[in-house]
Amino acid sequence: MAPSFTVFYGAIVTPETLTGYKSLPQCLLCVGSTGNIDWVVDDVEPNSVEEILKQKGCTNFELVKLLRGQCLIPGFIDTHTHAPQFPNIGSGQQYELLDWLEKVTFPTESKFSDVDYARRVYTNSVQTTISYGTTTCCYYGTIHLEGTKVLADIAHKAGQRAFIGKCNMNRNSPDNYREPTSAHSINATEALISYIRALPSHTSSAEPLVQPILTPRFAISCTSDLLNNLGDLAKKDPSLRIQTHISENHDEIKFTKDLFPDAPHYAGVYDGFGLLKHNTILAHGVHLEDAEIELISERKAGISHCPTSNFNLTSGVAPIGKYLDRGIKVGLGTDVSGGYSPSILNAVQAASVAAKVIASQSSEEAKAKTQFTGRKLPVATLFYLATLGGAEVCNLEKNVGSLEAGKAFDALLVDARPEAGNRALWNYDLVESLDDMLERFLFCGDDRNISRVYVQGSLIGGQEVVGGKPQH
Ligand SMILES: Nc1nc2[nH]cnc2c(=O)[nH]1
Ligand SMILES: [Zn+2]
Repeated sequence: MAPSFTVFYGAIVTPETLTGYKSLPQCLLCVGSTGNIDWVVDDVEPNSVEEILKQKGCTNFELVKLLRGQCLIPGFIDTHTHAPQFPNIGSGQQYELLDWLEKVTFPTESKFSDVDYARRVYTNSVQTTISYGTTTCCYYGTIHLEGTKVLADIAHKAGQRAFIGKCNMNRNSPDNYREPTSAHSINATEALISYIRALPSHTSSAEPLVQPILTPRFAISCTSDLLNNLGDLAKKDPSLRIQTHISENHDEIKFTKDLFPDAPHYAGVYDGFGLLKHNTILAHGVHLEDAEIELISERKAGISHCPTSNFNLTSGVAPIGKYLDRGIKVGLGTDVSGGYSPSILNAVQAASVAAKVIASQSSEEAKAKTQFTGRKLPVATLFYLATLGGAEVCNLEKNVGSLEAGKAFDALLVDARPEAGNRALWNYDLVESLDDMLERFLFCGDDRNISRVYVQGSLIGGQEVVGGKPQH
């Protein structure tokens, strides 16, 4: 008989607040057949494991014992990436945003009218994000309905938790990569929503693993009529999340203001169409004005911080500390291929550097008055942004983002041992604490250190799966 429970015994590190996480070296964590975490017991000596399992009435189970140098953490949440841009990773870095879109990105995305091409690329995109430990991913597709359905199918089949959006764009892009009318764009969006919602639900997850998301590319790509219709869709179905870009680059901001002269600012454009809400994910927010920050905070929208992209496209450095001090939800995004890495670990490292750049330019006097503004981001905060912060941005924090009883088991089995093959972490044996291990994994780890990737209790990837390397 197949086991009804999977019980993990070993080290667990899980975020609690923006400034603190729990590191539990000897923990028992039980995942039930629904894929949710049934219970967690901390501080369990090896000779008490059997007794606790008996007390819990756990008889038919598989026991996974973690080794020294291994730990469980929640899966990473990528709050912003572009699945069709994976073929461009690492190219076109000489451009800034608007030229990069015109010369590199739109020509590549226009190829996704070919469904076979879409299938080849998207299979790789999804497998790549999973191998880097992304258990929840907010994907942009292209303008093409059929190709975007394929992206949803692939994420669904892979078992990843994902939001899939078909780009809405009916102006300011080439003729062969623009939707002819706003009616056409809305009809295709509605068709995608119906298609995704009809995918078979294969878990007892509180929400389906794969969900549609409204995706106006950015204000520049959409006429007022299209934004208005998207606002109506969002109003009709308040559960629909929305993803878009905001305030990434100075030329983009100026163009947006020229196109929408009556809006008070960039955020005001989205707000005016009912698209700035508690379930809106705003990528970038590098150059937001104070009035926009207040409005975003009031509307409870979230920011996807994409520092690798912001450095790579010379967009600037987003003042994330300021947003955190205003109580705005913040998660991390890879923004492939504005960002050249599909790894949230890389986003963590770039977020740390971005905050250090800001800190190096802030006076001690200014820093003394704030918790985050103008300061470096501690490891606990970086860990939070990569996990629970991302869950908040996706409005999924009740289900995922930390390893607690009642939540889905979306988790990574991290292997920081030399056997994982990452020489940057080779000397783990010299390091004493789980805190050191977390910090070194966040800064020096990569996909070789991600041994298993679980979503809703199912093993969907990681080195043990793709590399065939059993590591314990
Ligand atoms: N980084 C980035 N910014 C955008 N703004 C509008 N489209 C895009 C895109 O594809 N990538
Ligand atoms: Zn983007």
